[in-house]
Parts: sequence; structure tokens; C-alpha cells
Amino acid sequence: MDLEPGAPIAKAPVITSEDGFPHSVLRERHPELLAKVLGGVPYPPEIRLAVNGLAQEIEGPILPLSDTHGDAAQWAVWAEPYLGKSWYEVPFLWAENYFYRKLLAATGWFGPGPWQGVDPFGPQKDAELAGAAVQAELEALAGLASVPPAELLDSLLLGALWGNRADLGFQLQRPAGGEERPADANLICDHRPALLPVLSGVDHLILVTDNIGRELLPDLVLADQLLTLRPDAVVHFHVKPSPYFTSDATPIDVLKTVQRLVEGPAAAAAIGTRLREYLSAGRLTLTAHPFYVAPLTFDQAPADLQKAYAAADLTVLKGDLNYRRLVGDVAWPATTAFEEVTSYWPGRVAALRTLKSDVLVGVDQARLAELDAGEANWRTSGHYAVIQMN
Ligand SMILES: O=P(O)(O)OC[C@H]1O[C@](O)(CO)[C@@H](O)[C@@H]1O
Repeated sequence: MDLEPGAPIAKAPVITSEDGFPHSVLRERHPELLAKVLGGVPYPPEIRLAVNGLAQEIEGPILPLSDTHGDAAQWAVWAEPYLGKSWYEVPFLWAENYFYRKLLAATGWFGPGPWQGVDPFGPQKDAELAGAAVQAELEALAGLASVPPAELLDSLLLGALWGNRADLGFQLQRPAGGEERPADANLICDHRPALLPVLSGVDHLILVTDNIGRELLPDLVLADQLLTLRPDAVVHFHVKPSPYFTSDATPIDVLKTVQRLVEGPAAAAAIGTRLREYLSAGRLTLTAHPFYVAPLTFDQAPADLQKAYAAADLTVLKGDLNYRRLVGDVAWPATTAFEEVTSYWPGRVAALRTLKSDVLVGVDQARLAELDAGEANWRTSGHYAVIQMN
């Protein structure tokens, strides 16, 4: 794979972590996350030492990787401009990515040894999948039978959108679950009138997934609906090749979620059984490309992915981080047109994203003024969302 650092989308100031929300992620969320990893997996002393070392390291200057595994040489190139600087003064997107890469190395993920391939977030992910919130979602699937067919796709799309609030990193600082799906009024840019007709006629869909559990579940239900309605359709789930941003889905997470469906109540089990068949038949496929854990924006995607996006009828990007990578982790005026910023995309792209970071485009001036006059943290609270398509 040829991942050039290149020139990322940067027509607006790049977001760093010196203050505001990104600062709180590095200062509060990352140490909490490290403690949670050590609380979840009974790592031996040398790994605990390495993870605790990372907790200290992120308050000092940026150091080179201390491993030589896999993509380490590529990371040395990406890290070169930032070594010796504070984690807070370099691009936020890059700092977060480097943090997760270092965490994997510290936990022995890359091996060799007994901890190779052990997901440091595994216990948290498993608890989410086995938990009451997922169980409630599985039970609610029985209700799909009574949704009028004309409304079904819309309903599943909204489920996939609001499922994005359920990432485990986000829950470190906010209580989980129990919330109703927000009203359509919380959708501050809504391209559904254009998106739904495209989606209902799609034969070749790429869905770039985000979190496991309450997000992946509705994504899979949406895929099942499309594959069942359209016998010639194929859906490609693009997932992370390694654990990332706590709860992002890897191939094994998709398989576990399908299994959870299979073992669920009748309506869920029927969906899970069909999904297993679609996987076996190659109509639902999994791609775990290294680009998805690189500190890059989508305009820097390698040629093989660009080709795949161009060949698809539609690529749907799930979640906040994919959105930041789509429009660039930069301080756009929020009224900047989505179509303008994503004009580089080699096909048709849609973003389903609840707002969990400051980046935003495509909102009209009047709505923006209203939002700015309301809830202080509206850009990061997860209460608002966008559905955008180009
Ligand atoms: O799971 P999502 O929707 O991509 O959200 C993850 C978000 O959480 C953060 O990592 C903050 O912790 C953001 O940087 C990121 O955009």
C-alpha cells in the first residue's frame, strides 16, 4: 500500500488540542481510557508498565514509536514533523491516531507473544454487545414488521444515524444509553430527500463502519434490508484492520454482532441468519484496509480505495471520525458547502454523523445562529446530527 502523507484538506486552520474539546480528549479522555484498558484486561506487569508509561508520555514531548512492527516505518515518516513537540500543539487528528497506535504497541497487540491479537478494548466491546441496551435494540427489531414499507428505509437510515451516538469513547465522559432517538429537528442538515431514492436503488454500496454494538447493529439491519429487497445488490462493509478509537468495528466484531443477532429474539435471529447467508454468498463483504487506521484524510486515500469508491453506487461514511477525515479536521466556517469540500470524492458519498467534535460544514446561517445561541457544547454533545450527500 502506498500511503503518502501528501497535502491533506487544509483550506482552513488545522485543529490542534491546545484548548477546547480536543484538549479535553487528550487531557482527560485518553488517561481514563488507559485506566479502563488496564482495568479490563489482566495484562502482566511489563504491559501494565508500558501502558502506564504511555499515560506519562502523552504529557511530555512526542517520542518515536518504540516498536518496529508492521506499519512502523510508515509511521516514522508521518511522525517526523511532530517529534519533540507537545501532543497538544500538533494536529488533533494525528495526535489521536498516534495515541491509539502507541497503545496497541504497548499492549502487545502486534506480538510476537501471547498478547498478540488480543483486543485491548475487547472487554468493553463484549460488555456492550452483551448489555441491556443491545438486548433492547434486538427486541425492538420485532417492530420493523409494522413499519409501512414506504417508511422502512427512512427509519433504518435514522437508526443507523443515531446509533452513532453510542461509541464507548464518548461514553467515558457521558452516561450511556437510555436516551430516546432525538427528533428530526436535531438533524441540522438533512439530505434525506436526495439520499433515500439513491439508497433504495443501490446495487453496489460501500458502508464505512464506525462503532460496534448499538451502531453496528442498525448498520447491519440496513444492509440486510437492502440485500433482501434487491437480489442483485452487494454491500461492502469497510472496517478497521485493528482495534481503534475504543469501539470501532474490526472483522471479528462484525462476526460477533451477526452472531448476537442470530442468538437474539425471533426477528433479530431471522436478520442474523440472512446476514450469515449474505456473507457466505459474497453479497455482504468485509474489507479491512490499513488506510482506515492511518492519520490521513479521505482525499489522501490510496488508489485501490479510490477505485472502489468510484465503482460503488454510493459510499456511506458512518460517524464523527470518518466525517473529520472526509471534510478535513479543520475549522471550516460551518456554512461552507458540503458539496464544495467533498468535491474531490471519486463517486457519490454520504455522511451519517452525530456531532461529537467541532468540525462542521453545510449548515445554513440562520440555523447556525440559533444553535450558537443555545446549548454551549452543541457541536460535541452528540445531540445533533447531519445527513449529507454529494
Ligand atoms: O465514533 P465516532 O463517531 O467516530 O466518534 C469518535 C469521536 O470521538 C473522539 O475520538 C473524541 O474522543 C473524536 O475525536 C472522534 O471524532
